[in-house]
Amino acid sequence: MTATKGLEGIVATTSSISSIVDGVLTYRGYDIDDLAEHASFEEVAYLLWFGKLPTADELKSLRKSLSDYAPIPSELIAQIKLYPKHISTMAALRSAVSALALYDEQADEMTEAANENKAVKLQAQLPTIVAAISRIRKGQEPVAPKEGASIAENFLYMMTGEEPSETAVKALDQALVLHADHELNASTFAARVTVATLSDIYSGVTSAIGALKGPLHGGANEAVMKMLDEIGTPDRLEAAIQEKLNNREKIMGFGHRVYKNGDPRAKHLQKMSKELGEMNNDTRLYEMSVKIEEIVTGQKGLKPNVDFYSASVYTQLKIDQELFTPIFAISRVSGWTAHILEQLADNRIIRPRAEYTGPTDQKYVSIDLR
Ligand SMILES: CC(=O)SCCNC(=O)CCNC(=O)[C@H](O)C(C)(C)COP(=O)(O)OP(=O)(O)OC[C@H]1O[C@@H](n2cnc3c(N)ncnc32)[C@H](O)[C@@H]1OP(=O)(O)O
Ligand SMILES: O=C([O-])CC(=O)C(=O)O
Repeated sequence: MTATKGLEGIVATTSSISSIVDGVLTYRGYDIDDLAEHASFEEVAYLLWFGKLPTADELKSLRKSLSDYAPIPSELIAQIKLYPKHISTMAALRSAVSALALYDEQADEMTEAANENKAVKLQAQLPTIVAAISRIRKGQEPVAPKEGASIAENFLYMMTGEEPSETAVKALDQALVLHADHELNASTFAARVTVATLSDIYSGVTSAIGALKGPLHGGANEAVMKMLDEIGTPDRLEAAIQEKLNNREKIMGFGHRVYKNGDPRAKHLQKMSKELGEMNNDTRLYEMSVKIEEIVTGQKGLKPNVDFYSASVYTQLKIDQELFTPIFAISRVSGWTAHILEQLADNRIIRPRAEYTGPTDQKYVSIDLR
């Protein structure tokens, strides 16, 4: 038995949800470029769960279910108010999603229909939870979801209590489409491992949120913004990045386990970042990001991943840094739950082996002789 560090290159399951072949990402066979251009996030969620694009009636019915399920239990809001203020929003989200299961009588029901229903519920309720966490941390009351609004519109509305602009809704919707699924990434793998024990879907999503939180995965988008803030002004950029590279520090938002020649989602986020900057008459963040890309790609050959330009996109949409990774979760929960449904449809417990590297032939020594 020989272990492969980080399971690089190991094919651990079959899946018909998304694929990455020669740098091209597809959801259920549809190129991400095509979906980013034309599909709404709700259509994409339907596609991931049910394997086909919805008809107009199917989409209408999904939108209604998402809207009906969007309110969260008042007991959960009361709990969130008790969370300490110093914890990260991802820690709060992880706890809140785990607690959400306590208020769902269907939580442990393992039929396919019950799990599909819970997938829709989780998708509907994650945005409400994230917006509530954000407002409560600022000492504000949560805003109830707006009936009939899309996930993107509703999230922006619940975050501020104000009607978002059409531009902001469109940009966030496209970002959600781009983040929805990504084959066997770390958080999706965590979700599949959890439910493969026949544990429930809430446990699977809670595991996934825990995995997404780390800065090597979804947490990188927040780390990118921290780096841009630390650098502050374009005149300091070159020296600051060079220093990081000289110190062999990782530049957040660059590199990827699977893409070695560039992430196909980054160009969409880069374009969005540029357009939002031009619209706001302030392209500073976009220009700084482009300059960082020039330096890092030039010197290390590393390309930006999905997290890099999303940082400047979200900031230009006036979204707080601490919500960047939770927004990733709002999108990726569609993929996580699609993978959970796929795992459960043909389940086998996931239990690989470890190559033992510790001492052998040890003899027990009584405590007084150690
Ligand atoms: C949604 C997502 O999860 S996308 C990824 C988000 N994460 C980040 O942006 C964090 C920064 N990036 C990274 O840490 C890595 O590139 C990962 C975690 C994405 C991929 O990790 P791995 O596949 O294990 O790549 P690995 O760490 O082996 O990198 C190969 C080499 O490139 C270097 N490298 C990789 N990423 C970076 C980076 N962002 N900055 C500087 N150097 C890097 C490594 O140090 C390593 O160099 P070495 O061979 O001299 O030791
Ligand atoms: O696939 C990965 O390793 C990371 C990820 O989730 C993504 O890029 O969207």
